[in-house]
Amino acid sequence: MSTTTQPGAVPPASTGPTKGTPVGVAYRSALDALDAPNGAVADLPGELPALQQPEWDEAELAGVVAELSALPPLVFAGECDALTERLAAAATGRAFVLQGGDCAETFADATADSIRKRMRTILQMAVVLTYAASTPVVKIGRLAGQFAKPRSSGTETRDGVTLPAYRGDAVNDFAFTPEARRNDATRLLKAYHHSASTLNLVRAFTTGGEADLRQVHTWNKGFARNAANARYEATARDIERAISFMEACGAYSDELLGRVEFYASHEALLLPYERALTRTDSRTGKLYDVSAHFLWIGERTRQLDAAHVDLLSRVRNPIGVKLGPTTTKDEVLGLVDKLDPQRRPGRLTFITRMGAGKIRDAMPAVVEAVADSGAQVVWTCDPMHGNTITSPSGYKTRRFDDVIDEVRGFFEVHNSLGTIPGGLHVELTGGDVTEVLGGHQEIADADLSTAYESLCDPRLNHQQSLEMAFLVAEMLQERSA
Ligand SMILES: O=C[C@H](O)[C@H](O)COP(=O)(O)O
Ligand SMILES: C=C(OP(=O)(O)O)C(=O)O
Repeated sequence: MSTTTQPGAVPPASTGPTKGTPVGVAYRSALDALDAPNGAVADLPGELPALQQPEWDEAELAGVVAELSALPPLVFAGECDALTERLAAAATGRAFVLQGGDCAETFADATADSIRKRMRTILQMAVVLTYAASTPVVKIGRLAGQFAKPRSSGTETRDGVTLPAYRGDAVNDFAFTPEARRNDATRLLKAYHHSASTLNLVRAFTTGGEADLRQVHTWNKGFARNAANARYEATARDIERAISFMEACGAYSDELLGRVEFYASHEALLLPYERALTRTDSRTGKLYDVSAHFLWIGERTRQLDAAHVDLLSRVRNPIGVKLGPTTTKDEVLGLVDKLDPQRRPGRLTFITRMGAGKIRDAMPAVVEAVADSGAQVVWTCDPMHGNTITSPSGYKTRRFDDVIDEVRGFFEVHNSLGTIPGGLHVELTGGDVTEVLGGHQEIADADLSTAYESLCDPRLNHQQSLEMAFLVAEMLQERSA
């Protein structure tokens, strides 16, 4: 098999990523400066292991962290509290969470057009889910900060040349040269500024008319015509009729229809960045990570006695933890105790990513254990990360059918246990990319090269995202029935 330099093309198996090869450093000083959780100052940690941390030039990093620490928050603590309340509703089945966006945002793609398309895709999916199941949808973008990636291997080899792996635009550049792959701490500042400008546009869209529900039709503009869009058009027509009726009755106002709540999230991976943006809320004196409303801990960094869990245990944002198929009851109960000792509804979201073939066996014990503990967590399903395969032509991809089957399994398990399937977490984009196999377009292995643009994991394209929304809406209807 020949190696290629296209995005998404994975190296030959013999040199490919080795699962479980962590990049770790001890992380101490910055964490020690943070207050301990719940006001208990006695248990500040000593040196904690921190996996998946790039090795930085320490002097350069110190300067960057000092600069970041002086920059304004990207979100307001009160917004994080509002999201916690929305998530509390999702935990008890009174709402459904839709969290979606790029696998890895890039600086180059932080353009108005790209941000608008991603937002519109999420708004369209949300409206399909809301309308079909009469359930409010909590909209969270994987955007305005999703610039860092954990990797299976610290290196990548192409044609006999081995270089550091690409770890996201916040760390290094995708180009396969030693200069590009150097960890560059000044990129953390660029990540902050790109997050700020992305969030600025998101706020403008969500409050300035773009996301007005009366624009439900225009959200479909700019996307290619296809079966999923046609189905969306029909739904949009129904919604417009319903709105006209309610407006005629005087039941709706600009205030109700004109703006939507849209939250930002990313994986809290790079500890110096997250620490520099962890601030004390002047209203309450509590700590918040103000780099995003919602932060999650990845499957590779969720060790109980390690730095990522420790950092997020200290902040008051709503947070998530990814759970893979090997998750044990003890691990999950330990996470509940550490991250949500006060059992605050909406504080903790478990994002299962077990794989279509494993979820039905691996998830029940974990969900039951949490239910028995009395914690009211939100359960969401990430049907992407447990279903990654390498296609015969060498692309990292996923099958649309596997993705849907995992969501189905997620609903089945919760329905049989009497627990709540609370949401969906997906890697998607508003573009017409060809990264995931299948769907109505029947994207085949030979099509992947047509428009494979992701620099890390494969995303659903716009059409596949809408198709998924219609399928999940049916599952949600059954939940609500
Ligand atoms: O998005 C998740 C991870 O960063 C990604 O799956 C790791 O990919 P790798 O196995 O190619 O390193
Ligand atoms: C790295 C990710 O997922 P996971 O931690 O589940 O592998 C991700 O969601 O980008």
